[in-house]
Amino acid sequence: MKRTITPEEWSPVGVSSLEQAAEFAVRSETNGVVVAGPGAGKTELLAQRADYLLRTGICAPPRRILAISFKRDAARNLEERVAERLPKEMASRFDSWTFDKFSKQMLDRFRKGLPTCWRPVDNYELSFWIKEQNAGRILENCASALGLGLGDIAHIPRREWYNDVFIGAFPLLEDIAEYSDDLEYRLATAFWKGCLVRQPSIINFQMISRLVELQLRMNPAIRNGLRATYAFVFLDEFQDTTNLQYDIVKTAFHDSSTILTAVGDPKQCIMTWAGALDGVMKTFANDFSAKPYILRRNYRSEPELITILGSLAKQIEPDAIEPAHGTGKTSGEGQCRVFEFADDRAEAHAISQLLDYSVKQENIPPREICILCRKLVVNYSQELFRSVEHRAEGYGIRDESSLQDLLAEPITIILSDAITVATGTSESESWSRLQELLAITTPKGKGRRTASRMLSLGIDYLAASLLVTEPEPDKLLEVLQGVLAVFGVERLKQQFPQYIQGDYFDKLMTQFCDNLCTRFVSEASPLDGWRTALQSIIGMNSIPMMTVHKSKGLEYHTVIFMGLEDAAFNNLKDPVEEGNNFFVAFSRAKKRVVFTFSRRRFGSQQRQTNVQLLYDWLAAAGVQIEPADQLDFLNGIPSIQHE
Ligand SMILES: Nc1ncnc2c1ncn2[C@@H]1O[C@H](COP(=O)(O)OP(=O)(O)OP(=O)(O)O)[C@@H](O)[C@H]1O
Repeated sequence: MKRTITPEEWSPVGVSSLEQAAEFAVRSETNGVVVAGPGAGKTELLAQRADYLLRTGICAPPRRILAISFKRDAARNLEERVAERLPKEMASRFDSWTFDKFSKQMLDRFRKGLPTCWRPVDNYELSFWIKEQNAGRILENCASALGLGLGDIAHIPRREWYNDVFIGAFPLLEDIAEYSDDLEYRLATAFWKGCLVRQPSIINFQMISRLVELQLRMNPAIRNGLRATYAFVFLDEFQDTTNLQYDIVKTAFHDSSTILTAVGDPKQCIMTWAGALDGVMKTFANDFSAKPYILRRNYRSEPELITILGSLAKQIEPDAIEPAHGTGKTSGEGQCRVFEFADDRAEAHAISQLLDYSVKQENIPPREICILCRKLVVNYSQELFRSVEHRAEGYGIRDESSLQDLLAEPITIILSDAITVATGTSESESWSRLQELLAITTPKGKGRRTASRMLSLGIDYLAASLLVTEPEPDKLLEVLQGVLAVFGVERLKQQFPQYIQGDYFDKLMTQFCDNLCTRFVSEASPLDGWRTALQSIIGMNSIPMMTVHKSKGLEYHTVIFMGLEDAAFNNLKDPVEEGNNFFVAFSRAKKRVVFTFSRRRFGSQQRQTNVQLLYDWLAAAGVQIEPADQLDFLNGIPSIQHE
């Protein structure tokens, strides 16, 4: 057992210092709410706080820390930051989950704590059809179940009904029969009942949140168990918390000794001293008497980019808090450029030139570059893919939207590690992850050495089988199941409780095999073919391309934002929402941001009328649009070598 240290002995790990407000938040022993702009080190603050609490023993065994994020990437990122720094026995008391995973796990473990009228059957299915967009169909189905005609429900606004009545505005009553006789509530309860009594029941994550809140409210034993387990709770990206999720947090931890730390960006992304605590962050601060901490440093971006961020913020909100570089540095290598092209072909050609230059001349790893677009990637990628194919050697561009979730799954990581080791590449990291997994899945009483020998045999079996396996999903699945048997599928599921219920685990396995087989290319040997396919899935040499929404929480050396034009931003009637998107895109960059405008795209003329506001903001920050066809494009962009 590692010795704990005193709070006075503790200092930030892996970074030289924290800004004062961050240091206070890290060491605080009361509820807190940290607000900060992009790149301020919010995630880093949580990693430091975990380090502080575990290393000093303020969070003493067997108690744990629960960190809840919105996206799997963010949860994994935080988990990795903690695992890298702390000894294993301390890091293992840090649970970094998404809200969905936390809720689903609670429901699955304590399903019987729900009254029978609200209890889904054991093998319930997750429905992706039950969602706001289908509110009209849902409402019509409910009406027909109650023997009503379309005329009876014509006056009910569909989406409002879904959000305010069916899902949103109220925690569930303990007895489903107690709902008022009001038509909208009758329809909502009819739908709940219909979903729950089906064999199997069908529910979505929003319904799960509601059920978990009820489960916690009705069962003091479950609530107290949760409070006893978790001495500290971290809530990341708290500004995005929905009222459903907030209700769970409140029921679970209000008036308890568990200490909560919420961190977030104010909703509108522009912080003002007066308005930093807004919306759900303000509610949390009031309900939990949480002390506010406001951070104003930016550790991510070069000073030139921070200056532009500050200027953009002031354009939108004159009271905005001006960000400062984390180290006080006032100049660096930051660049922001906006280029106008005649059409998307010229744009694609120029971007492919820049990518080639960045990877080959500036030595920027492909994964340090990101191509963003406001909406559907596929609309922007085709011309670019064609252009890049001609010059890319050793790298490619990859649409991340489809794979991001699959790649964050533990089972994908295990299978990828096994294939990596079996095909003989970058063995050490993958091998040690597999060994660690083996250590936790090996039943007590079975020798470590025997288990390790079994793993080696399993990998040998995999290597031999891959040599003769055709790229057909069923065959690959069989081979991979063979290697998973070393860990024991049931023991793996116990380790990753999201796989216990339903057929989610099997679906992921199939998805992984399908993807790998699609990417298998006949190479010199089948092993090379599988290795290339895996690298293509993991995207080791790929430049990621994604929507701004997906990029939240991520950072890159260079960000290229395609299509700063009306077709992408049709929502500027809501400038706060779109200004927010623009900010997120801009603030992902450490050193370089390039925006593009193409006069023709999707076969039609593109305009800057609705987006003029964004161009005005950039112009006020000193960034002017440049006509790329009149420039020697690449020579106009100063080199930034990757260190
Ligand atoms: N105190 C610090 N000293 C040095 N570097 C830091 C510090 N805090 C954070 N960083 C670095 O700054 C970058 C941004 O940090 P982090 O991702 O935690 O910010 P964030 O506020 O969560 O960002 P965002 O909300 O914009 O995604 C990371 O590369 C991180 O390693």
